[in-house]
Amino acid sequence: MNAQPVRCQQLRHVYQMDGGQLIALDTIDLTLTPGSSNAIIGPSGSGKSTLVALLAGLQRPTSGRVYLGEEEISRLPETALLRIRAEQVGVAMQNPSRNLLPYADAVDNIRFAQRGPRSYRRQTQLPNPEQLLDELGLAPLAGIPVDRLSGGERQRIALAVAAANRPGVLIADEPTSQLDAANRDRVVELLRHISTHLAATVIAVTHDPLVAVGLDRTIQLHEGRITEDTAA
Ligand SMILES: Nc1ncnc2c1ncn2[C@@H]1O[C@H](COP(=O)(O)OP(=O)(O)OP(=O)(O)O)[C@@H](O)[C@H]1O
Repeated sequence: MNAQPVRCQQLRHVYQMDGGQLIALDTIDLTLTPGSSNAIIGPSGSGKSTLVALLAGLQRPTSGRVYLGEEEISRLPETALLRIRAEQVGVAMQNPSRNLLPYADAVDNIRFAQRGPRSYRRQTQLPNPEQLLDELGLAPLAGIPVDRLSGGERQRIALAVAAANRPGVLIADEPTSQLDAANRDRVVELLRHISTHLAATVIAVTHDPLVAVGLDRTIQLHEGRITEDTAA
């Protein structure tokens, strides 16, 4: 899969609640370059998770458009969206343990991620798990059950698993939140490596400015709007 540009236009997301409405995102216009690494940064509640969920097609916007490559995913019917998500979007959730089978090693975790939904037969060739780990500099961790790895190692394996289907877009939610400085730097290096060597457009949600400075571009959110957008 080649890197996909990710675009959104006039994106707005409103949560309906008992007491009324909450505008989580308002008028977001963004184009992410294919194969770039991007940080979404901002205080708690500023809309980071909502934005990446919309960009990944995990949630539908209240209004506005989201494109992966040429496809407007915000309009697709559920089955077509499921296929796009499975083939083109890799997601690493905040806690690496939530992304991994604990007793299996990295190779089996990647194989499991490659099984995908049963509802369709995939058209594209999937990478060999050992080769993928090797490409990402993770070969030494390949055969170790993930519950025996350190937190930093587990996070890097979780990112490799998110890359199992060679997605055009890889999303990482707070990939360094539980790590020390040395492990944070290794994760940032891996995110950059995934964007350049695996040709994925990487989007990392983070609270950590030191993660952001290691990536190509930083998009800062505040109260649902973009307040700063800087290239490294
Ligand atoms: N399912 C939901 N229902 C109602 N409100 C929600 C829902 N999810 C998020 N919100 C609200 O929308 C706003 C944006 O939330 P979001 O999780 O996108 O922010 P965030 O920047 O990712 O925050 P954090 O850093 O704390 O994870 C917040 O005010 C939050 O309380």
